[in-house]
Amino acid sequence: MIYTVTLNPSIDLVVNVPSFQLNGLNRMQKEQKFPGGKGINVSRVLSRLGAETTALGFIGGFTGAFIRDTLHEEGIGTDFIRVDGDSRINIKLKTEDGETEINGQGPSISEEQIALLREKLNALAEGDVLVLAGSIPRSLPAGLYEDLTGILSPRGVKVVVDASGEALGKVIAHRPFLIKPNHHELGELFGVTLTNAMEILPYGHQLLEQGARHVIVSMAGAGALLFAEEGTYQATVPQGKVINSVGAGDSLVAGFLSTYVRTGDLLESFRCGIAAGSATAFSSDLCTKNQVEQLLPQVKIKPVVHPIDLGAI
Ligand SMILES: Nc1ncnc2c1ncn2[C@@H]1O[C@H](COP(=O)(O)OP(=O)(O)OP(=O)(O)O)[C@@H](O)[C@H]1O
Ligand SMILES: O=P(O)(O)OC[C@@]1(O)O[C@H](CO)[C@@H](O)[C@@H]1O
Repeated sequence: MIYTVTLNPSIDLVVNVPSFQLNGLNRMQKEQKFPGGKGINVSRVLSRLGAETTALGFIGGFTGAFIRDTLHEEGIGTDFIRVDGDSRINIKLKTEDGETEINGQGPSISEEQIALLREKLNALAEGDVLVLAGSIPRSLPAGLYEDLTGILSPRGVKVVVDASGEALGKVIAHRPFLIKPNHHELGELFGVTLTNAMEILPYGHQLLEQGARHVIVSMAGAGALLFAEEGTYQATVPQGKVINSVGAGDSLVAGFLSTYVRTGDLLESFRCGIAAGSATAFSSDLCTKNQVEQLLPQVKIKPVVHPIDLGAI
């Protein structure tokens, strides 16, 4: 079973205001609500791709009820812990100039509620996959992902972490199965600015040396790199019109895992991850299975044995 944890779920309110006027009255041309938060997005895509998943985390209020009910309507199992406040609403503003995000803080979570989550996760065993994705809210200990990875990874649980900054940096020594920083997040980890695949190479290798078992560094429309014990690989991404890239990174994680749990084939998993990320970027909600299958042939993967193998991206 693939479990996802979203500490701070959201309703993602995606609004289209083509010519946005700062300080003026703007009317939405289109508005859509989706259950959001990184782990929840991973669960939604896993389910669409036919993988079994259960979504965990903290939800509260009418917004939490919307998140839970929508997941149930999609046939996704949940085991959320109820909290007192309302789950947050995150605004995703689409204008003619691009995409702007305004994320809420979310409700506070008590020590008892954290203990309940730990208790649920304590039941995971070898063969399970645990996805820890998204920011850690201020009311929770900053080292929570590190703690959980340190406990569950040695038990044979494949722990996947999609986070940034300290939350990501501290898990690496605990042998996470997969981490997926984008090139900005990778640069932030090492205090450098990374702009191309050549510059990314040494840092990807360092993450493997520090303990990560698989690292995918995504660069939005400019391709992605996979670092693993088996080797380093570069993928091209399909070309298309970006409609809503929210959740593209989460879809990459879900696409990778859905193939990996079925086949154990690393490169096919990487290919499916990239196709799923792009299929999401090219649609208003997260990707569907059909969209992913259509993009799969466009993803080209090649080994990188020497930096000279890297294509221009
Ligand atoms: N402009 C694009 N064109 C094609 N594919 C894209 C584009 N942007 C994102 N993708 C797809 O989504 C994947 C993840 O994108 P990205 O590198 O932006 O991750 P991320 O920063 O974690 O995403 P997000 O935070 O938006 O979920 C890419 O590897 C690619 O497959
Ligand atoms: O505030 P966080 O936890 O860092 O990110 C939350 C979020 O922006 O990430 C998802 C997309 O990846 C959205 O569904 C959600 O609104």
